[in-house]
Amino acid sequence: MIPLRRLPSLTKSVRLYMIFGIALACLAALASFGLLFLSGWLLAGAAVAGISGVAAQQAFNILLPATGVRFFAMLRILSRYGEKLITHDGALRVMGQLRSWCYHCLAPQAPAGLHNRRGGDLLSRFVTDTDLIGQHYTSTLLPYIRAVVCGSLFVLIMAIFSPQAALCLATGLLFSGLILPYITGLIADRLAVTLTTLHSQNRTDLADLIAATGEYLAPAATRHLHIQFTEKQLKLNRSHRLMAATESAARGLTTLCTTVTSLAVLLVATNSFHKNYLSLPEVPMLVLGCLTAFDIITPLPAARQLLSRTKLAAQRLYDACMTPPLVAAPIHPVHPDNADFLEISNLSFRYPGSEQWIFRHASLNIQKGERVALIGPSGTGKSSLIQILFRFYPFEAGSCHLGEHDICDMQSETLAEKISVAPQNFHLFNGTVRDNMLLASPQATEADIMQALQTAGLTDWLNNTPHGLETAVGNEGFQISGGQARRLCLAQILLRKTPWLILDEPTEGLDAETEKTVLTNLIQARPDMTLICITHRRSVLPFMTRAIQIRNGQFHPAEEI
Ligand SMILES: Nc1ncnc2c1ncn2[C@@H]1O[C@H](COP(=O)(O)OP(=O)(O)OP(=O)(O)O)[C@@H](O)[C@H]1O
Repeated sequence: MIPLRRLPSLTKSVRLYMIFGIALACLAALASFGLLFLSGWLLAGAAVAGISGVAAQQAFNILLPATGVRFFAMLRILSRYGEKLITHDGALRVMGQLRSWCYHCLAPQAPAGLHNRRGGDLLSRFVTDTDLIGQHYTSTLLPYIRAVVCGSLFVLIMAIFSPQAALCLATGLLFSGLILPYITGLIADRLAVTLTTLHSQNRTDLADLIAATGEYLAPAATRHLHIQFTEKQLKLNRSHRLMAATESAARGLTTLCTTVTSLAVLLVATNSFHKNYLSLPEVPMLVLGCLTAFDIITPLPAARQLLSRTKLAAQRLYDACMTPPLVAAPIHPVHPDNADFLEISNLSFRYPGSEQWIFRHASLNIQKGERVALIGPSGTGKSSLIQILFRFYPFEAGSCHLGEHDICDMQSETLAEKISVAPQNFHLFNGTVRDNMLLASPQATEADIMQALQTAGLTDWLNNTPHGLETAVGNEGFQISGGQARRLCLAQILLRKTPWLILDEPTEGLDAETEKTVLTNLIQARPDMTLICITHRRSVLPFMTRAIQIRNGQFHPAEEI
């Protein structure tokens, strides 16, 4: 329950809005009650006057109650319209605020803190769970508050005419408004866990299945995943059916309770009429009022069911969002003007939860303008250095300075202004070449883009495509070749014009000639850059000023160059 209690503090700005929506919902319910209450009296009163002779007909004032009926009818329409408008808008605002809060909590965790979470699961929390919590006001709180406020008022109004009828109504409302939702809630609490877990699992599996289908999976493996997915879907359907059956049963029992209570009110009112405590038109008035009063109770079992799922959704969202980032942001961040050197001293690092040291008392100095190849067997920690430099993971000992300042005192945004990285596993968005370039540098001009693409050796290819910069690259660059995608990633970071570049296997997948062209272009276009090039390819080394090998967790000058 604790995470759901945080909701009001997260949605302060829409609180007044939601209170107004709830007030309108109460007003609509009261208008409905007033409409039927008065209509019952008016119809019965008119009928009695009609059969009681001319004098009674002339004495009967139809104008005032008819105006009242019209007033309540108009009020009901307007307040219902206002309620729907305000509460739905409010729910959307709550969802928006929640998603924005989620993003602000999750972003600092990326990428290291999110590695262990599957994409589909995160998406499920980010979309379905926030949707459910966003509906909390409209689908759970609103029906309950309306039931309490309007239910009490209905009973009080009834009590003015007949305390016994009010007692019948109060008993019926309490039974169907408290006991039935309580029972549905007990069942829903259990089913909600199964439903939410299965929903999330299915979404995650589906995301993985879609991402992995096609060229990666053998048909047999796809079939196996498909069978697993179908089985889980069937299980999910069973839980859904059970949930729907519980809600239908509760609705049916509410209707039964409405009928029984109305009959009881009819009996009590008739009895009061015989004893001259009530006039004849007041009998149908009370019965119709009783029938309308139950309108506010009917949504409660469903609201209680939803509450079970919302509580779980809030817990899941809270768990994902409140995980602290592996590296805390600096308290007093610095913004260095220069980044003339990189000084790594006595660095010791291992991944959280791992016993294996990636770096152990490692030291390295790189001066501005150098082009350094970082080499070493697979798994020695070359790519890990990027993770450390960008403060994705904390190191256990040593220091890392960029210019005069410790990188621990810099925000990742500041680091990104000085260093650009073309990672080994890069990402391209499903858009055009231009879209992807502009994502790297939104202010870039057409000339800048063309220059960066030319340096990356992509101009010939683009000139020969019918759409040039508007060529679609597909999801993850699926519609272009691996080498083109890698060079597009290189062009992206060239566009950012940072003084330091780190390229992780920049020429992987390129033929020897293209590799040479790209590296020559790069050095000509950016003679002043400081370059760290992680590579397994010897052909890259002649373009570097020195090579460093990572061995036994330390940096060693390499003889290869
Ligand atoms: N997120 C992680 N959590 C735990 N261990 C990791 C993580 N990432 C990498 N490792 C481990 O750290 C070691 C170094 O990995 P790294 O990717 O830095 O190697 P590399 O030298 O770049 O390899 P390659 O040349 O194959 O790209 C490997 O043993 C790897 O299993």
